[in-house]
Amino acid sequence: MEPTTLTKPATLTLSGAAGQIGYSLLFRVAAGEMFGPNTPVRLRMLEAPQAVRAAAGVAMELQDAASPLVAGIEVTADPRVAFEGANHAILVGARPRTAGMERSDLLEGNGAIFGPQGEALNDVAADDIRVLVIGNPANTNAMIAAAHAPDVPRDRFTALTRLDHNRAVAQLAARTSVNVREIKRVTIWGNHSRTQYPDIRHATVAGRPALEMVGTEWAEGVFIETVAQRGGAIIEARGGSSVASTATAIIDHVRDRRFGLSDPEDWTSTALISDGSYGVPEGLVCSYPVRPVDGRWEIVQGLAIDEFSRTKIDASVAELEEERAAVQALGLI
Ligand SMILES: NC(=O)c1ccc[n+]([C@@H]2O[C@H](COP(=O)([O-])OP(=O)(O)OC[C@H]3O[C@@H](n4cnc5c(N)ncnc54)[C@H](O)[C@@H]3O)[C@@H](O)[C@H]2O)c1
Ligand SMILES: O=C(O)C[C@H](O)C(=O)O
Repeated sequence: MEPTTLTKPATLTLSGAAGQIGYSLLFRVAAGEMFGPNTPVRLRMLEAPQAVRAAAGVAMELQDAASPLVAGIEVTADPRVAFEGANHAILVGARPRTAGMERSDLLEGNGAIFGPQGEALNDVAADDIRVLVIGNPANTNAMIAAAHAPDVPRDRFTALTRLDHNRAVAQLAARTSVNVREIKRVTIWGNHSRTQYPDIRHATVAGRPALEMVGTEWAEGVFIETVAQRGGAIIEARGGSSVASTATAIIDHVRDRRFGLSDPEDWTSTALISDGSYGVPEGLVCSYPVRPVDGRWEIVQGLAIDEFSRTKIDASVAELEEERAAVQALGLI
């Protein structure tokens, strides 16, 4: 066998590294699932001060996994240390919503996390930094981080809607009794929230138009509700939010951006900073149909948007605008 040639190590900073998603994600990154078998990774584990000890415990376990691809593990509560020279920032740690909490308190709590993290990214991350926000409200947290990182190109900021995308693909595959690989061109539009619009108007199932196969009643009713409320259904069923499927979606997002889609005619979904495409106001972090092009996400242009889709997209965008107005009013952006 040819000896393996390793590439330059990637530096990945994960915030919320002692949390549940972190625990599920880190070992898969260490095993090469995100960057492939030839790219070593330096893991920077960023945590809140009170969870640094727990993160150090996870770091001990990572060491014990003895992965040949791990080129270093560091634990810190200081974003400036964590993001120094980082190529990838995966921002999971966020202020959770607790019972009786006002929306402004939630946004303020998240502003206190994502504002300083954005500043640190701006000042110390590598020139090719890519930021993926998972911590909720993910779209608006990404907007806050981006607002505090004016020197980082706008297209480097994304918020995860790949989990919603994967959920939509799986629901359509189950409904039509095909393998998920037969499902193409599903889109998640808007916010990673219950207002999102999972859209199969352009989707195909084994090459046939999906809408013809499943009918508009299901596509506009049960399908949208099931996908948009899946996060809540999982919280109810397992007593905690999605963890392993979120880690899978994070890996899918980063891997596809780096290595391309398995079918280049297909697309996927991610939330990114709107350039005004499809009538979404500029600057909102909105989920779109996207393809990876030269290591960046490009919005798929030119799709016909019918009246039903327009109404659904506009409703989710209205929620994003409300969130933007709220963080503006709080002086967070
Ligand atoms: N976008 C999505 O598709 C999606 C899916 C699932 C979960 N989520 C969100 O992901 C977030 C985390 O989920 P989890 O299950 O891992 O939660 P968790 O509570 O198990 O872990 C969160 C971790 O973040 C840490 N943290 C808090 N403030 C921090 C800060 N300032 N810097 C660094 N770390 C900090 C906490 O100490 C904790 O260890 C939640 O906001 C959840 O709603 C998003
Ligand atoms: O953490 C949540 O509130 C739900 C999560 O965003 C999900 O989509 O599963």
